[in-house]
This record gives sequence, structure tokens and C-alpha cells, in this order.
Amino acid sequence: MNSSENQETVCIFGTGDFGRSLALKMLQCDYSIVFGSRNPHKSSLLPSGAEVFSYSEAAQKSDIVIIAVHREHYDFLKELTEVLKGKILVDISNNLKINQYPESNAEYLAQLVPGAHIVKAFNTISAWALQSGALDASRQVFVCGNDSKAKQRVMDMVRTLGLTPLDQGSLMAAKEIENYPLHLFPMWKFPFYLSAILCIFFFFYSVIRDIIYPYVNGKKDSTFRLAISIPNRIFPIAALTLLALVYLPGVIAAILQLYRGTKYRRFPDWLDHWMLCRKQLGLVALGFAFLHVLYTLVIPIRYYVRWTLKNRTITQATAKTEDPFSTSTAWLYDSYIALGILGFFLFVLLGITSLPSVSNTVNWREFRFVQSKLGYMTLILCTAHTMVYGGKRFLSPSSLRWYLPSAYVIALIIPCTVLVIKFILILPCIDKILTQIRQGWERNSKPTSNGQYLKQSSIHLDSQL
Ligand SMILES: Cc1cc2nc3c(=O)[nH]c(=O)nc-3n(C[C@H](O)[C@H](O)[C@H](O)COP(=O)(O)OP(=O)(O)OC[C@H]3O[C@@H](n4cnc5c(N)ncnc54)[C@H](O)[C@@H]3O)c2cc1C
Ligand SMILES: NC(=O)C1=CN([C@@H]2O[C@H](COP(=O)(O)OP(=O)(O)OC[C@H]3O[C@@H](n4cnc5c(N)ncnc54)[C@H](OP(=O)(O)O)[C@@H]3O)[C@@H](O)[C@H]2O)C=CC1
Ligand code: HEM
Ligand SMILES: [Fe+3]
Repeated sequence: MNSSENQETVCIFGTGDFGRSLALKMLQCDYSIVFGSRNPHKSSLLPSGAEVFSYSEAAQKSDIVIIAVHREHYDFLKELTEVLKGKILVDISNNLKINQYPESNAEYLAQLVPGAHIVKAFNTISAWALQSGALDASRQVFVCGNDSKAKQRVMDMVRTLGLTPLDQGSLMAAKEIENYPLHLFPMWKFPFYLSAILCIFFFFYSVIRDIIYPYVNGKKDSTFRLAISIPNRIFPIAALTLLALVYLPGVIAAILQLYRGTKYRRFPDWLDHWMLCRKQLGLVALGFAFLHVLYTLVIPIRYYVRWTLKNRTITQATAKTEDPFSTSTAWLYDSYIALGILGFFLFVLLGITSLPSVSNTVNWREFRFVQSKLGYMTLILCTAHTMVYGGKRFLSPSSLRWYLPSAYVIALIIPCTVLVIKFILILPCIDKILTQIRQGWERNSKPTSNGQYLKQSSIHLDSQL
């Protein structure tokens, strides 16, 4: 009873999912809670210890009011303007779509209740996470507001709940904060659809080459290949192609900058978006590489592989012949596997550095070094792994089936293209121009007397003046 005197009372409007979850968490952290509700007597499932009143009654009991109501129902707050005057109103709402309304929900709230101090917070925390205590997912609470004292009080409250407040500045930041939880997934959409398309294409390609072709030509049933052989073709090919597509937008950007002779013009939207989801593309690629490695590890215990080996040995023994040991073949096999292992090692390293806990401990130069230099090294190793795997039969006509080359030959087109263009871009003569452009030099500018560059257009302007 004594401690209850020190307890801070917080009012929550709305007894819905989020209001109840937040109340439960706050009660656990020793706050006392009053709910405001349309029907104070009907509300059920409320955490024990919380009291329920009408909206205006509840508001009078605390100077912090958390609005756990959807924006569409904010209208009733207009009638409470007097009661809410001078109080801190915490807007926790989210929308369903990015930029759904012209102004942010928090700014809309500020218009409805002009006398209150509006603070945006909590919208990135889900009701489920609050209740289950599984807060590993997202502990970050973005906070913004125009009144710094009010903002500070809310940030203290966030800290007390075991969450991490991140001050995002004034209420102008509310729009971005509201868009943030909606923004997360679009970055994964492109990588997801792209890998689906790649997998489907190479699945049908491999089925034609490895199952239908042997059936039509020799009545051989190779359908068992659907389980391991074909996935172990599709996944590494998807990994290699996606990895190349991580580095392709960078070279396209460089070509565009060279062509335009300036870095001050916006990239087209598709390129912008592509650049922004490179991390996700890379991580999806890493996932496919993992699958390839796992499928590869089980090759020796496959029945088909053991049967083939045993049969070959028996055939040779009965025919009293022997396969002579070929050093060049041994070299070829060991090299491609070694290249694969090294490539995979760097691939994993890239994945590890993209974990926030790791990337926070390196400065941006180190991060760029790993992501860009080691990234290209990974691409080179994986491409070499695939080329050496192809080895002697790389482009030989005997590996064509119905004029279709092996799948890995097609898979090599994009990586090789990226590597060749990158190689050209780092030639000293081209690299020098590109570096100048990135430092702000423009081709259509002329040096002024003091050595600075002036844009052509401003020179025209000068002469007109
Ligand atoms: C497993 C894995 C994990 C990954 N994790 C991450 C990650 O956590 N974070 C991440 O960002 N990427 C990640 N990536 C993606 C990739 O490694 C990086 O995007 C990498 O920096 C790309 O290197 P780059 O040399 O092609 O591009 P960059 O060095 O970014 O440059 C590409 C081109 O863009 C242009 N450019 C870039 N910035 C500007 C600018 N400000 N103004 C004008 N032009 C500009 C330049 O002209 C340059 O030529 C990951 C990839 C993989 C495979
Ligand atoms: N659910 C979640 O995980 C998260 C939700 N949010 C945000 O929290 C807010 C509330 O979400 P949530 O609790 O899930 O929603 P619910 O629909 O579960 O609850 C909304 C509550 O608003 C109150 N309300 C007031 N006026 C109306 C009205 N006219 N019509 C209907 N309800 C009204 C009701 O409480 P009463 O009946 O007591 O009046 C109702 O329970 C939303 O803005 C949402 O964007 C933010 C982050 C995560
Ligand atoms: C531990 C690491 C790796 C090992 C041991 C390994 C091993 C192998 C083996 C044994 C094959 C031949 C498969 C077969 O005969 O069906 C192969 C093929 C291939 N690997 Fe790897 N690999 C590794 C990593 C990688 C990585 C990181 C990539 C690319 C991102 C990659 C891309 C490929 C490709 C494209 C093929 C050809 C697939 C086909 O058309 O059959 N590998 N690898
Ligand atoms: Fe909801």
C-alpha cells in the first residue's frame, strides 16, 4: 500500500489489444493504470489492478494519456479538449498503408487537441511482443514531439518498461516513424519475387534437361533427381545469380555517373530501389548458398551415388581393367571444391558483418571494405568455383541436350558480366574520372580562376547578367 503512493498513474484510452497489453506491461513495472473507455462497465479481459472509467473521468486522473485507439476514431477527442489541456498525449497509432493520410496521425491529433503536448511513441512495438515478453524482436521505440519536457517523460517511461527510446526530434518526424514499421517488408519483396522467378525457371530448365530428356531418349526414369540433384542445381545457381545481382546495380550506377558526367542527378527509381535492397538480396543469396552446402555434404551417403560407385568397381573388376589416376582431374575437382569452400567462408563473413551487433562495432570504412571488397572477392570465388566445376566440358557440344546448355553455363552469364564491367571500371584511366565525379567534379563545368569548378549553366547566367 505504501508503494502505491509513489506510483505514477498513467491513463490509457481504449481497452483494445494494444491498450490492454501496454497496461499489463506497465502494471508489472509498478505503474498504476486507469483506462478510459466508451463502455466502462462492459470492458472485459482487463489486466487486474487497472481501473476503468469513462474517457473524461479517466483523463482527469493522470497527466499522461496514451491514446490506444485507431486514428479513424479520434473524433471523440475533440469533445475532451478542455480536460486534456496541458496534458501529455502519447500517440501510438499505426496506419495500414504508407502515406495513407496527408498528415501524420500524431500531427492530426495535435490539430484535434490543440492545448495538449503530443508525443509519438510505441508504434513499432507490437501488442503481442509486449504481452509475451518476447522483446528480442524490436526493443527500439522511436519517440518524437515538440515539447522536450513531455518527450523526456515519455522516454523515461519507455526506459522503465525495459525498452530503448530513440529520440527522433520534433513532431515533424512522426510521419517517418509511422511509415517505418510499414517500410520494413517492401525491401524483402523484390528479393523474394526475384528468387521465386529464378527457382521456377531453373526448376523447369533442369527438369527438361535431367528428367524429360533421359526419359525421351532412353526411357530412363530419373524422377528421383527431384529430391536432391535438382534442388542442388537450383539453389547454388540462385545463390550465384542473386550474389551477382547485389553487385550489378553498383556497376550500373557507375556507368550512369560516367555517362552523365555528374553525380548530382538522381538515379532512376528502379535503380534506387534495387540499391536499397542489396542487403536483403545478399542475405537471400546466403540462404541459398547454405542450402547448396548442406545438399552437397550428403552426396556421399546417397544411394544413387554409392550404387554407381559400387557398380563401376564391379564392372572394372570383372573386366580386369583399371581407371588410371588422372592428376589433372584430381586438380580440377580439388580446385573447384576449394574455391567453393573459400567463397562460402567469405559469404558467411559478409552475412555476419550485416548483423547490427557486428556492424555497430566497425566504422563505415571497415564496413565498406568488407561489403564491397570482400563482396567482390566472394563473387569472384563463387564464379570461379562454378567455372572450374564446368571444367573441360564447359562449352563442349556433348553437354548440350536439345540444344540446351548446362544450367550453370546460363547461371554464369550475369556474374561474368558484372565482373568484366567492374574490371573495366577499375582500370586506372576510368577509375580516375569516376573518383573525380564522386568527389563532386562535373564534366560540363569549367574551372574558374581560383581552381574551383563552376557549372556551365551558372556561367551562362553570368554572361546574360
Ligand atoms: C551476405 C550479404 C550481406 C549483406 N549485408 C549488407 C548490409 O548489411 N548492408 C548493406 O548496405 N549491404 C549489404 N550487402 C550488400 C552489398 O554487400 C553492399 O551493398 C556493398 O556495399 C555493395 O558494394 P558495391 O561496391 O557494389 O557498391 P557501393 O560501394 O555502394 O557503390 C556502388 C555505386 O553506387 C554509387 N553510389 C553509392 N553511394 C552513392 C552516393 N551517396 N552518391 C552517389 N553515388 C553513390 C557509386 O557510384 C558506386 O559505383 C550484403 C550482401 C551480402 C551478399
Ligand atoms: N495491436 C498492435 O499490435 C499495435 C497497435 N498499435 C496501434 O494501437 C491502436 C489501437 O490498436 P488495437 O488495440 O490493436 O485496436 P483495437 O481495435 O483492439 O482497440 C481499439 C480500441 O479503441 C477504442 N475505441 C474508441 N473509439 C472507438 C470507435 N469509435 N470504434 C472502435 N473502437 C473505438 C475501443 O476501446 P473501448 O471499447 O474501451 O472504447 C477499442 O477497444 C491503433 O492505433 C494501432 O495502430 C500500435 C502498435 C501495435
Ligand atoms: C562449402 C562450400 C561449397 C562446396 C563444398 C561446394 C561444392 C559443390 C559441388 C560438389 C558441386 C557439384 C554438384 C553436383 O555435382 O551436382 C557444386 C556445384 C555448384 N556450386 Fe558449389 N560448393 C560450395 C559453395 C558454393 C557457393 C558459395 C556457391 C555460389 C554462390 C556455389 C555455386 C555452385 C554452382 C552454381 C554449382 C553448379 C550447379 C549445377 O549446375 O549443378 N557453390 N558445388
Ligand atoms: Fe490493431
